[in-house]
Amino acid sequence: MASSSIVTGVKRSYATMVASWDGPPPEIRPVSRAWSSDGRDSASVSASGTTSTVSEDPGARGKTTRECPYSSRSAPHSPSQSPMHRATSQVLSTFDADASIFIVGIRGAGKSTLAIMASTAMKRKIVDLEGTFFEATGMSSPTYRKKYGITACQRRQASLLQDVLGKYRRNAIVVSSWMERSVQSIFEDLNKTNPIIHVLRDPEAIRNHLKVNDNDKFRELLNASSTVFRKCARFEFFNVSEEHSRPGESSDGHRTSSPNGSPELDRPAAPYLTLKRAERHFLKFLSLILPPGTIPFIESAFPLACVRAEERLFTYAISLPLSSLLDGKLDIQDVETGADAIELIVDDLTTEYAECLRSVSEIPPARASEISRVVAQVRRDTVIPIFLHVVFPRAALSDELWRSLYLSYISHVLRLAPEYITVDVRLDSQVISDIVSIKGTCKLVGNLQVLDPDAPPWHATHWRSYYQKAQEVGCDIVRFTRNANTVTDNFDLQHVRVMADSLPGPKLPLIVYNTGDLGRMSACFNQVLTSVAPEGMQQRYPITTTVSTGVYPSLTAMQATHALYSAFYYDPMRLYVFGANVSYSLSPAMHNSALKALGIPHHYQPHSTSTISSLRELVNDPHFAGASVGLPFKVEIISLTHSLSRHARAIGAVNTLIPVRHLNLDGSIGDDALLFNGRNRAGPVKALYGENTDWVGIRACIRRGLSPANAVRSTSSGLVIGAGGMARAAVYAMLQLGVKHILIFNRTVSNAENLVLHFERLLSRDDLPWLSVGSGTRERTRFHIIRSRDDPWPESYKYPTMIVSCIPTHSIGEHPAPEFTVPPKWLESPTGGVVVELAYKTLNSPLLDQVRNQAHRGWVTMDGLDLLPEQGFAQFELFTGRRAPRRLMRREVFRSYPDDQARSNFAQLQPRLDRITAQEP
Ligand SMILES: O=C1C[C@@](O)(C(=O)O)C[C@@H](O)[C@@H]1O
Repeated sequence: MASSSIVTGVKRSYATMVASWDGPPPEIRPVSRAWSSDGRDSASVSASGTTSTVSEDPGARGKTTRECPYSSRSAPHSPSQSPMHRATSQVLSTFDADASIFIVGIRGAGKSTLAIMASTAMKRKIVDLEGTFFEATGMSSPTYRKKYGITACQRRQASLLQDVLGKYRRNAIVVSSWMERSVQSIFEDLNKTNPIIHVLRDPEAIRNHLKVNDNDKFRELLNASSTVFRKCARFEFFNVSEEHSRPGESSDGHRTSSPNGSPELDRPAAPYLTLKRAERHFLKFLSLILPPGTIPFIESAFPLACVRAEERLFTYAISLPLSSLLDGKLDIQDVETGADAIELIVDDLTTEYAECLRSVSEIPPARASEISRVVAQVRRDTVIPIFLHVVFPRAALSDELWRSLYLSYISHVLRLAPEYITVDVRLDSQVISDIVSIKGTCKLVGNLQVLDPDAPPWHATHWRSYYQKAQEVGCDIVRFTRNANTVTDNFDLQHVRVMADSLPGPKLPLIVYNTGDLGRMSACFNQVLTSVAPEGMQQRYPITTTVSTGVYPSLTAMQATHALYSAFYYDPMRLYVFGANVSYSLSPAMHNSALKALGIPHHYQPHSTSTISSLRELVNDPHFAGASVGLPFKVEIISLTHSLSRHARAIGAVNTLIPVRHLNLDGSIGDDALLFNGRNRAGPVKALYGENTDWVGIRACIRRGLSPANAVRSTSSGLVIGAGGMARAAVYAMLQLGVKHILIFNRTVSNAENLVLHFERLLSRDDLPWLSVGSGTRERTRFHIIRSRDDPWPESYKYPTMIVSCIPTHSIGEHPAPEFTVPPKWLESPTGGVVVELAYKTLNSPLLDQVRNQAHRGWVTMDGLDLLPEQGFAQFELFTGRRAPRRLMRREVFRSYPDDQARSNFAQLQPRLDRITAQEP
């Protein structure tokens, strides 16, 4: 690799650098003046929690142009190690799966609630340090401090913490609000082996908890505590406060029943749902910092999510400047259509905000907290990966202080466990390697964005050198962008692709395109994680840096997708819902609206038929892109498939057919990535692949309706009504939730027996460990068939907290609607539960009516309008290789649902839609 041509402290103008584009890449080393020589932050905290603040080195940056709200609380400039060096000297890149998790932070941040969530999910003991202190001394630590003095109190705390560490370094969740120095140094050491998470919360919630009235004092306290806890903790989790509901409103401020609300369409909001969102957010965070598989239930069931965005073709990152999200008003689910990642552009160092930073050398604590909040709000609302891009300030090419500020931002955002993060490849190799060593599962994108009109041409060897450098230092992905000066720049970048292909060493996914309006052509054909503007929302970008400067994208995902079809890269295709009577199906409306929103010109239509043989004529069409399979063909259709997913095989039923156009050399069907990357192109179909997404939808509905009181335990029971293909999917969904006691009720008992036999056989095999969550535990899965409604409830089973009814609710041909309700004793669970009825032709079925009347006892209903989109998301992703626009598909199902007079009921259904805030992982 080329050696450094810029040494620390030597100023070199950008113009002189670009004049030598064909030389070796300049390397830039950081010099941090943020920490003192002992590696400590010099903002110190007194026992009362106030900071002794620091002064700025006025000579370092010249004049301060305006007052910055943060400057008086920043750290002084004192030459020392780089932030990265300091961070890496503390930690390992991974932890043992059983390492105890330490949750630290100011009182009132919600640590104990988060600890309960983690302990329930991970089956771990909670150890509260303050509780331990009380047990040992008979008083709280503040009382002890008053009585025996600060030093004695600190000594006692440190020795208690050492005792706790002696016992609970593994398999526990430890909670602490202690900020004292003696404790800090123990935590700093602990960072090497255990995840320590600093929990923050919005200031108002903390102020209410602490009851502090003095504004300045409170701000000082917050900044001081963040500074201390950031020193102790490697990670940071912002615990987003959920808004409190007023009577008549759901947690998100919507009315809980519509003006003319009919109970069967609307349903009251369950108060615990907001807590569940917080729980999912925290568990998701934990899953990103712990070894894979440590958090049960968080692994995605969506086939697309199993293939990372950089391994698929034509993936997009919706770019949002952090500044546009600070007000917390943007609903991410409104802008995520077409996105495979959310790129948060931290542009502090390049906008007018940078003025504020002239007087500091590291990220101001309050700004760091704001960034943590924004990232948390995005993560709470979407499951799409977060891609954090700190814009590299041009000044950092020649100014050490800007570099250390940039690195301080990088160091902070790494704490938030983003899925992707960029780092400028012009930095010193050692610095980038240091980042690599602490990034954990985060993918590091070696970034080089050149906006200057004199940027090196794509054939310059410069790009090659930086690509090689990214390979050598351990980046996972490379991103090169430069403004287009002419249209031909769009073609010239092929040089970079050819160069990257020809080099030895790891083949890094390459993001390369021209920016600015003239560069849109190459952006359309960039294959991986192209940055795109949110649809109709370019006005969110700061006006001063207009669209064509290239900092922000000037292309939307929909425009890029249109381009692929207009240029004949992809072909318009045909999709179907295939069943005995699918004329009433809402799937066409749901899928077509999603296709349109993404700019995909495919068409999805119903195909009612009495026999599966008519499928052949659909498959013989070179434009066949797949089919949803409805009743009654879900089992029979397997005979026409060539390969099944592991889920479809275990369930023994298929509801999704995918054409395979490319086989492996040995005639077998390729892996997921190959399947996805073969979408959207016409041609002869060589094989059919069968998947089952019904179970994904059923699992989502159960999870959504299940209160924390009914969280699945080893004694929880689930009841399935029916024994057909859908009932099998329901049993499978329960197994995937960890339910160990499953009861079946079906009119024809022999069919129930066959179903049980099928699953018992599968569970007895030891080569299918994924079949049941927690299958490694001693608890064996038990099945029970209820032969008659009049039978007493079996003694060794608890009353069910989840019931899934898979029988039709309307007449089919000669057969009248079954008018099914459950015997009241089946609803005896003291904590209520959730009933999912899969049909959606009628929403006022006798069973749903019966259960709605039990709402006061904790019973929640879910119906086919909940299920259809949940099973459709995975289907859409399999058909198109693109992420399903979830909210839009749900809305279309509600919008298209006809009432008895075939009119839309959307106004009445809207509140139900608004209340669905969480996304399945
Ligand atoms: O069972 C159903 C319903 C459905 O067939 C429909 O008619 O919309 C679509 C299928 O994907 C799903 O499994």
